[in-house]
Amino acid sequence: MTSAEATAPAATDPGAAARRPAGWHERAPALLRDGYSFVARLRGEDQLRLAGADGDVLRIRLMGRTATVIRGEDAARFFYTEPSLRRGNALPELVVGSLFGHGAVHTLDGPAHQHRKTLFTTLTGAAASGQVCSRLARLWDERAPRWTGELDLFTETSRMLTEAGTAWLGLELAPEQVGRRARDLVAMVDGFGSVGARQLRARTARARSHSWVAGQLRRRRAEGTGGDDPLAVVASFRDADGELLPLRVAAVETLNLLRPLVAVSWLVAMSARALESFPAVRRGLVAGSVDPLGFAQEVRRVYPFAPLLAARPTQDVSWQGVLIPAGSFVVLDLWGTDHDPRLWPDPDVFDPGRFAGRVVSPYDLVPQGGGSAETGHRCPGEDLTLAVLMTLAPRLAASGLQVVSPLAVPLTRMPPEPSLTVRAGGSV
Ligand code: HEM
Repeated sequence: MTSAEATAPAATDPGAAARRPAGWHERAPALLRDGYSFVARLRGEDQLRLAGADGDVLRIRLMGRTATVIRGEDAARFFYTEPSLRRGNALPELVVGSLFGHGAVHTLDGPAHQHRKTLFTTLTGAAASGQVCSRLARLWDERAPRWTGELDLFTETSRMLTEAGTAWLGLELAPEQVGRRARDLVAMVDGFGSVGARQLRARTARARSHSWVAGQLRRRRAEGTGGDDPLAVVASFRDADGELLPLRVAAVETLNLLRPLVAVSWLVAMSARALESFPAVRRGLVAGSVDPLGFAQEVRRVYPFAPLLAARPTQDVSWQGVLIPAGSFVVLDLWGTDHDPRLWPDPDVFDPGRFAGRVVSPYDLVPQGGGSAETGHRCPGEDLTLAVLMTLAPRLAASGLQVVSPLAVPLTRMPPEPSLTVRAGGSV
């Protein structure tokens, strides 16, 4: 028996069920059912708490293994600095097959990850934010004034981000194709927390998007990879072994630039909800007394999107005196850390002002991961995400759009329902 199974009873032992610690059963179905409420509900089960007065360290069984669920700033520091933690074998196929794609940077470790990551950190700098946001602003300023009656803000935003994103990357996209490409990019994200129809839709959407992008990469390579746009950079990128990325992986990574950019539509829809729920914040954004950066940070912190991250240690490690066996899961509760009352007083209150004068640490605000984007797995698209939100927040605030859909976001759907009906023509 490996130490990873040390706390789990042997499956063939008929007396095992009786000796199982209370609460020791597979929790993956509960994760899919409870979504963002999953860890908070576990915290309510006293027998799962191993350390920390607030249930910061929980021990459960997940995907057939022992899993230690941790939250908070120190937990995030541990997750991103403990050298024996690996990602490659910790990601469920449900997420890799729909969201990231096989061979993606998310699934790499060590020098291979470090090298591949440079592709993303070099492509997502200030120039990318400038290019994407100036096109996005132009599209919004052309279209939003013409909106009448009810419309789906999420769908409109996902189309604009698809147009701005493909133009930035150098992907060709005919205007009549924008809607269907945007739908597929959204579907790939919408399936990650489902084992049913949404997961199937995500995989079909991935297959279609993959062939579209792979076709363009193939042409670029055949033409000699001229140009310096991101598509040319991905087409000619050589992995740590000095070889060109296999076409399949180049397509996966191109989609890992475009898909998450389009996913920012979820946060734009959340921004609209926040503005509708807090009219004083809306007025402040219009008047210039609410800082768009504080608003964008608070949207990322308060509203649910990425729930958890998982890694597996190659050797026994310990956290807050708790042994974490080699090969087991360490699960960082992103949602819980962003709502940890020790870091964020009144965590459920939407207050952009809480960021005024606050220096955000690499481990306290983690909606897109923690640590360093250059040397670790932290999201390389944070600045781009913030830039998009800061471009659209003042425009949304000034638009007079009224949210017709319910303002509350059910925490059980992962990710949240994408559509958001708004009515045009209101006054601020
Ligand atoms: C809605 C906005 C976004 C959210 C909530 C988000 C969230 C995340 C999270 C939680 C991670 C995992 C971090 C980790 O494993 O430690 C991640 C990784 C990643 N994100 Fe984002 N992201 C967003 C936008 C973007 C954008 C705009 C891009 C690029 C254009 C991007 C590209 C990536 C890539 C390539 C990774 C893998 C990094 C690695 O494994 O080293 N993301 N993101």
